[in-house]
Amino acid sequence: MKKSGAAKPAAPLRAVSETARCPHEKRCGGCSYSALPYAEQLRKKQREAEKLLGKFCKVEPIVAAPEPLHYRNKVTASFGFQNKKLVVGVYERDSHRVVPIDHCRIQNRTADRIIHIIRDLAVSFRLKAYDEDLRIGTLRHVLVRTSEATGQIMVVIVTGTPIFPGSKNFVTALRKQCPEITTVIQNINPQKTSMILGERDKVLYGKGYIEDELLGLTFRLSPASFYQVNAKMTEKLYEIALSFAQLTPNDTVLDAYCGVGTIGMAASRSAGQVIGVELNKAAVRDAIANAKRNGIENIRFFADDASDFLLRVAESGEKLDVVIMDPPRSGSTERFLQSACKVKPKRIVYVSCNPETLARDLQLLKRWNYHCERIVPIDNFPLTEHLECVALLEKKS
Ligand SMILES: C[S@@+](CC[C@H](N)C(=O)[O-])C[C@H]1O[C@@H](n2cnc3c(N)ncnc32)[C@H](O)[C@@H]1O
Repeated sequence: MKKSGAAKPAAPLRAVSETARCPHEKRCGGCSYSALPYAEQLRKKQREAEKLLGKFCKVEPIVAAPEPLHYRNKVTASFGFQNKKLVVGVYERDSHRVVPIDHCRIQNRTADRIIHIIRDLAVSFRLKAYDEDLRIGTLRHVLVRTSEATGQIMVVIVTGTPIFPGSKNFVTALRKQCPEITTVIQNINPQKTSMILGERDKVLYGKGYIEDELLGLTFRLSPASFYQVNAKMTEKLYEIALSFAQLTPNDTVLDAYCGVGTIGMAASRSAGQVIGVELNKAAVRDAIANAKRNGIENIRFFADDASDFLLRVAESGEKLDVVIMDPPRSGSTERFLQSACKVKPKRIVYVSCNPETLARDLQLLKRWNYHCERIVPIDNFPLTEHLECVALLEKKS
C-alpha cells in the first residue's frame, strides 16, 4: 500500500519541465513559455533570435540550460491582502493585486521556503502589508538572494516606513527557523513606485551583503547591486564573451555597465588593464571591494553614466583595445555607441538580455563600420520568453 505523505523520488528535471504545468501561470505571467517542453522553448527562442538578429550575421545554435528549473538565485515577492489575510506572492499581470504563490518552478527552492516562513512569522507578529495609497502598514516586499557556491543567503525585507515593529524579535525568530540565512536587511521604500527597493538600508543581522563565486572569483553583492540571476548559465555567458574578446596582455579593456565588476575582473586575468563603469553606486562600491578581495590590481571602477563616461574618453583621444558592454534591457544609447566606435577598439563584445534593443544597437554600430561577426543566444531564463545573447563586432576597414 502507498504510504500517504511519503516523499516521492524527485523526477528528472527535463521530465518535470515537459509535464508539470504551473497552477499560477495565467495570473502570474512570469513564465510565458512554461507550457512548452524545454526542447520546444529552445527552438522558439532560436527562431526569435534569427528573426531579429539574422540580418547581421548567422545566429549560432542556442546554448541550452542544463537545469531549466529553480535557477533563479534572486527571488522577490510582494505583500498584500486577500480576504483580509496577509498574503505574499507576485503582482497579477498589469495590476497591483497580489497573487499568492506557494511554489514557483523557476525560483530557488530555499528562497521560496524562506519567503513562506516570513509570511507566517509576519502573521504571528501581527504585521500588516503596507498600503501605498493610505501610507499605513509595514511590509511591502521581500527579496531573497542565495549563493549555491558559498551557501550564503541574504534576506531583504522592504518596509514602507522606517518603523518595523518588533524587528529584533522577528529576525531572531526567522533565524531560528532558517539558520542558513547569513544576513538580514531592512530596506525602506516610502515611494509610490513599482521599484522594489528604496534608497535606505538598515542591516538587522550579519554583514549586509552575501558573496557568490563565478569563474574562480568571489563577488560581494549588496541588496541594490545587479547580479545575474542564473549562476550556472552566467559562467557560460562570460566564457563566451571572453572568448569573443580575444584579450592579450597589452589590451586596455572597457567593461561598460559593469555591475559588481564580474566580467571586468574575469577579463583582467588576460588583459593589461581594465576600466569598469557603472551607474549604481552600491554596485561600484561592491566592485571596488571585489577587486581588493580577489587581489586584482589592474582594474579601476568609475561610478558614472556609461554614455557620459565614454564620450569623455573619446573626446580625450584615449584609445581602448576592446569594449565589452552589457547594458540593461533598454539597451545602450546612440551617444555610447558612437563614442565606442570613436575610441577605435579592435572589437566590441555586446552582451544583451534583450534581442530587440540589441538589433537596434547593432544597426547603429554598423553605421559606424562595426559589423557583427558572431552571435550566440544563451538560455539564461528557461520557461520565460527572455533571451540572453552575446555578439562580437569588428571594424571593417
Ligand atoms: C545587465 S546588467 C549587467 C551587469 C554586469 N555586467 C553583470 O553581468 O552582472 C546592466 C548594468 O548596467 C547598469 N546601468 C544601467 N544604466 C546605466 C548607465 N546609464 N550607465 C552605466 N551603467 C548603467 C545597471 O545598474 C546594471 O548593473
